[in-house]
Amino acid sequence: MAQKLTLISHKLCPYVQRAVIALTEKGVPFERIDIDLGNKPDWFLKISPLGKVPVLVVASGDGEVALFESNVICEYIEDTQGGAKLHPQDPLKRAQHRAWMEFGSTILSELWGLETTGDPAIFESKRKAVAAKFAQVEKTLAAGPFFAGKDFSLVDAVFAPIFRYFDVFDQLTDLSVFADTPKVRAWRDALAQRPSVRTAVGPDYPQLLHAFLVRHNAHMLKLAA
Ligand SMILES: N[C@@H](CCC(=O)N[C@@H](CS)C(=O)NCC(=O)O)C(=O)O
Repeated sequence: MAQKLTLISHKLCPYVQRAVIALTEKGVPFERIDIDLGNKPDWFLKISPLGKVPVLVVASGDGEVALFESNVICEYIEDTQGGAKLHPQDPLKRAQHRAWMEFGSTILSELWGLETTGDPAIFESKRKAVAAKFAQVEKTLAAGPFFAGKDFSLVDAVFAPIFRYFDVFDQLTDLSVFADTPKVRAWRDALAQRPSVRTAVGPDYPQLLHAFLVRHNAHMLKLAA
């Protein structure tokens, strides 16, 4: 049955971007609607249990279903859409990939407190926590260019926006979270070239992220607004 997919989005959200990458990798048509997270519309609050993006609205002859949680959305896209396979066939490898997708989200959760703190001690402890997580990733990486070798997967879709975020943030602060992880840096650089990643993150991302951080009083920024 024909389906229409609508992704409720915010331009800067790395969780949204992973879903955009999965859809783009598979060549799936979808509509992307950006909302203002500072002034969430009522229709959005009705369909998003946590009031968070992304939400994927799946419309078919049976009506509309709103899916939330970015990794669940990515899995649904993989399960239902054609195009490139974004998970390994082998169940054990697939389970490992899912674990690393979750790990990606734990890296993002370190952003709480890091983005806006004016306290150098908090900044440093969060910075160290992020660097330690990338050091864990470093240990799992093999030949590249992608997480599992030559095939792009959902782990790549999850990490590409994370790298982009920390890379831009790194240019604005003294973050240095990739200093001791050469394999992670090579992976990050390969992902940055990927057309789906460029589409999902957008060329104006550094400016938008900078403006966002300034608006949210990110005290540790090196550059003025
Ligand atoms: N676990 C969620 C996290 C999504 C999330 O934190 N989204 C942020 C934007 S990047 C959001 O919508 N924040 C709005 C709010 O919390 O009010 C997922 O993976 O989808």
